[in-house]
Parts: sequence; C-alpha cells; structure tokens
Amino acid sequence: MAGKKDYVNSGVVRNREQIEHHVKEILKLIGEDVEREGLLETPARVTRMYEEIFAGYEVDPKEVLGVTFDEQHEELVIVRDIVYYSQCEHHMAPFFGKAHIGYIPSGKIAGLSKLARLVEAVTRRLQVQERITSQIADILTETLSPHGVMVVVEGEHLCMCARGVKKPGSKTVTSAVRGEFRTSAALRSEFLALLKQ
Ligand SMILES: Nc1nc2c(ncn2[C@@H]2O[C@H](COP(=O)(O)OP(=O)(O)OP(=O)(O)O)[C@@H](O)[C@H]2O)c(=O)[nH]1
Ligand SMILES: [Zn+2]
Repeated sequence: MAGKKDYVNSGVVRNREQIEHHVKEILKLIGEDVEREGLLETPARVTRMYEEIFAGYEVDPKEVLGVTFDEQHEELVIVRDIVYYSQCEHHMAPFFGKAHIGYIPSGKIAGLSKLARLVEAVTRRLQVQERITSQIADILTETLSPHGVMVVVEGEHLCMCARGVKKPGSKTVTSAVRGEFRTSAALRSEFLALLKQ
C-alpha cells in the first residue's frame, strides 16, 4: 500500500467526530469561548491537520522501499536536504529540519523519491529525532543490504523554542552510521564534505 500516493491517517478519518469533540473540550478547558467565530471550525481543522501530520502510521516504511533496481554502482549515493516535519512525542510540539541520507549500494539501488518517502513515513508520527535517524539507517540496511549507510538529521524543536528552556535557533544534529561507514573515517568525511557543497 505504501509509496505510490500521499497518505492520510485513516484512523483519524474514522475517529474524526471523537477527535473534534476532544479538541473542543481542550479549547474549553484552556479558557476559550468555543462559540466565537474564529474557533467554530478549529476542531475540524485540527483533525484534518492530524490526518496529514500523523499519516506516517498508515505506511509501513519498509514497503516504501519495495521497488528497487539492480545496478552495479558500488559508490556513494547521497540524497540531501530532505525537508521533514515531525511531532515531538514528549510535548506533541512540532520539530522540523532536513534529513541527509547516504548509502553505498551493493547491487541494489532505491528510487531516489523512495528515500524521501521513507523520511515521510518515519517523521509523520510522534517521534524523537534520534529514532528517526536510526530507523532510516536500519530500514535502508534491511531492505537494500548496502555496503554502508550514513544518515544525518538536523532539527529545530519548538518545545525548546516556544516554551521550557526557550532557546530559539538551537539546532539538534543526529547521525547514524551502519556498515562500512562505521569503520571508515574517510567515508564519513566524504559524506560530510558532500553535504557542505
Ligand atoms: N533526546 C530527545 N529529546 C527530545 C526530543 N524532543 C524533545 N525532547 C526533550 O524531551 C525532554 C522531556 O523532558 P521532561 O523533563 O519530561 O519534560 P519537560 O518538563 O517539559 O522538560 P523541559 O523541556 O526541559 O521543560 C525535554 O528535555 C525535551 O527537550 C528529541 O527528539 N530527542
Ligand atoms: Zn518536545
């Protein structure tokens, strides 16, 4: 089912009425007037937004890489600057940034768009950045059996900007290395150098 179209969270669609009801209750509990004009449609809007931002639950990330091609290119492939939006599982606040994926194929390559779809599948959920990073690396390793994988994810977390410690502009960078990237500092440097170009 994954990979060919953009997904909505059908669980959210099925439970639309209940979610709308609970959003309305929260609005009341924070002291809002749910009858004022600007808020009348808000529970429905929030629910429609959940359909999109939690669409990843509908996608098996491994299936996204179901279509691969046999190709004897055993050199570094990088897709960088893949923009993602996710929700922190601690506060349900957005975090967003860019994911950079590099791998060295071993006879099998992935369609380039599928790497971006993989990022979508793992980020459109409640997440932590570290797990996003390692899931991408592990799923690529499992599905393509490449010589190596390196993933770098950059993120800005609104739960650290708008509230709490209030440090806007701080960036979190996470990386995951698998296979030959683990043992070769030269490969890791090549990947990082190509990210800067
Ligand atoms: N490691 C990691 N931490 C995250 C991520 N997103 C949010 N957090 C952190 O999750 C932690 C939750 O800490 P708690 O002490 O339970 O929650 P809190 O009282 O709201 O913490 P503060 O944000 O420090 O006010 C915070 O330190 C957040 O910065 C993430 O992707 N990775
Ligand atoms: Zn948070």
